[in-house]
Amino acid sequence: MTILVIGGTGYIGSHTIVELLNRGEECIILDNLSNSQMDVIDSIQKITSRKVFFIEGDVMNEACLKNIFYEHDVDAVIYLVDVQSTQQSYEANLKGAINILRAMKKVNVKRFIYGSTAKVYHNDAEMSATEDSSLSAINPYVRSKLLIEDMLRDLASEDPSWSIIILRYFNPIGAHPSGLIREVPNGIPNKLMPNITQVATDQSTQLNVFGNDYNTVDGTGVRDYIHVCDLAEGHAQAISYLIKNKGCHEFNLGTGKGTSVLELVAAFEKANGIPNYS
Ligand SMILES: O=c1ccn([C@@H]2O[C@H](COP(=O)(O)OP(=O)(O)O[C@H]3O[C@H](CO)[C@@H](O)[C@H](O)[C@H]3O)[C@@H](O)[C@H]2O)c(=O)[nH]1
Repeated sequence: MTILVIGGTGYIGSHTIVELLNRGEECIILDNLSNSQMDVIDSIQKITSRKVFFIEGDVMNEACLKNIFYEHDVDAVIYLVDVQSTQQSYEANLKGAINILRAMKKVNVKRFIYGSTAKVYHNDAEMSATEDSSLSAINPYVRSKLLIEDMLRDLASEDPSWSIIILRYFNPIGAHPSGLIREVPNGIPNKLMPNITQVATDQSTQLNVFGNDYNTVDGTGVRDYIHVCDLAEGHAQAISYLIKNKGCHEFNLGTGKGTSVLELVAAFEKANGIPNYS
């Protein structure tokens, strides 16, 4: 299959492309490099010994999309563009999703995988959420994701020829074993794992632990961390599922196991042979 991965040079995208290429799929990446670097392409090709087509461009660029669909026989689209800044999420996320779906309709490509988030579950219930748990938005970013999910469900029920999968990510961490691709946040990281690695590599002097009185094993926040390579495998399996199933389907990508901030720090120290911080 030929799969267009929009947002493919990012953290989740790059690991997903490696998995897809290793399985023999053809991949085209469209990315505007707003939160990733072009050298990811070389690394992907080194890891897989396969060629990947890269187009630097924005999903809002009609001509660019038209060109891709004209030049390549695209079988499915994986959409990973994700603007998390709350202020801009509505406009960027919704416009981007609408634009790619419109472009796909025009060329009759109707297989779509959407990278959503487990944050769409009620905050307190996130850790035990199943795909049928109730949904709600804690902030405009999550609301933008939920609105796109709703749009996809509507699309599939209006036109049964669509095959759509919504993947709800828990917290991806880790890197490809080659070390050639990994999470490289632009600017100062806000997520826990990049902050830990910055302290470990002396790029930052201390790790701030946010909160110590949550109702958890040690009072610090608990999340379901999933290895990014497992998450990537989830996308490849979603592609297989898309071929056999029409309609819109949601899947959680997590492990079902919670880890607190302090437990994650301790696991990092143990894995890297770092003496205990305390
Ligand atoms: O320097 C840090 C960073 C995080 N945390 C804690 O670590 C846990 C995990 O935080 P984080 O890695 O930011 O994940 P989430 O809070 O689950 O946030 C996820 O979901 C957010 C909303 O979708 C996105 O904005 C983030 O990028 C994404 O990681 C939480 O308890 C945080 O309070 C710290 O203690 N110190």
